[in-house]
Amino acid sequence: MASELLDNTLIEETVNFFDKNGGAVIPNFLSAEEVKELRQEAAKMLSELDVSTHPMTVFSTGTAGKEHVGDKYFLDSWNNISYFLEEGAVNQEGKLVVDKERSVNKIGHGLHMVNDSFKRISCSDKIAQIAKGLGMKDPRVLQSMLIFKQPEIGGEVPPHQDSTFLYTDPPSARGFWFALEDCTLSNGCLEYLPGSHSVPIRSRFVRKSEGYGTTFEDLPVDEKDIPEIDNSKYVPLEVKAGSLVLIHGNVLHRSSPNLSKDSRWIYTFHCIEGDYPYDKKNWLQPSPGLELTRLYKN
Ligand SMILES: O=C(O)CCC(=O)C(=O)O
Ligand SMILES: [Fe+2]
Repeated sequence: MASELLDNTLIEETVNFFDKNGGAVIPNFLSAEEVKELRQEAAKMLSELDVSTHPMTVFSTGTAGKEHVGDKYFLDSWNNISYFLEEGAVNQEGKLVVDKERSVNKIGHGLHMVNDSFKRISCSDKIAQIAKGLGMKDPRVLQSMLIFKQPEIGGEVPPHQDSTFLYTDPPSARGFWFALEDCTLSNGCLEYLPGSHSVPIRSRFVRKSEGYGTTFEDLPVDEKDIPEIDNSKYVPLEVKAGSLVLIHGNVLHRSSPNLSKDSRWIYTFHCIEGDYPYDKKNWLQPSPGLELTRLYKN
C-alpha cells in the first residue's frame, strides 16, 4: 500500500539512474488495489462529464488544436476537474461523434486537490521519499492530469520539456507518471530521450497579459549550450500498470497516437520547487490567497 515506505536501496538506485538519464521507472509502485481504485475514480469522472455544458473544445499541444489551448476553460482548470476532448471525438458542429466515455483526451488539472484517491497517491509518504531523494527542498504539486489515450483516436503527445509549461527560474519541474494500464508501443507508451535533461529550456508557455490567451515566449539561451538532439535515440517505456515513471523537467519526452483497440490510461502530476518565486507569467495561476499543495518542507 502507498503508506509503506520504499526501500532505501531502491531510492538510491532510482535517483542515480534518474540523475544520469533524466528519467527512471519504478515497477509495481502502486498495488493492484490502488490501480483499481484510481481507475474506478477515473471512470466515475468520465461518467460525470456533462456534455450539455461543456465548451466542446479539444485538447492538443499540436498545431491543430492550438486555438483552443488558451481558452478560459483551460486556464480556469488549475484547481478542478476539467475535461479536454480528443480531436477525433468532436465534429465540425462541436458535437461528439463517439460515446462521451471515449471522447476524453485528458482530465485536469486539480485532481490532487479535489479527489481523495488522487490526493492520497500524490501526497503519499512514498512520493515524499522520492522527491527528497531527488533533492527537492519544498516540492509543490502544480498540476495533475489523467491522460486516457482513447482506443483508435488517442492523440500523440509531441516532444516537449515539462519546464516549458511549468516554469521556474531556475527550472525545477519533476514529473510523477503512473501507468493505470499496461503501456506498449502500440497503445502509445511514453518515450524519452535519455540524457536530454542537459538541454536548456528555450521557450516557455505563458499566459497573455490580457484576456485568456496563451503563447510561447523565447528564453535567452546560448546556442553553444544546446547539445545535439538525436531523435532516433528515444527509448520507449513499455511498462505494466502500477509502474511509476519519474520525468526530469528538462528531459525530452513524447508519445505516439494510439491506433490500437486498447486504451492507455495514465495519471501524472508535476511538482516545482517552492523555494523559487512562482512566476506570474505561467499559464497556471493559483487564485489569490490559495497555496500550491506542499509535499513537505525541508
Ligand atoms: O502520457 C503521456 O503520453 C505524456 C505525459 C507527459 O508529458 C507528462 O506527464 O509530462
Ligand atoms: Fe510532459
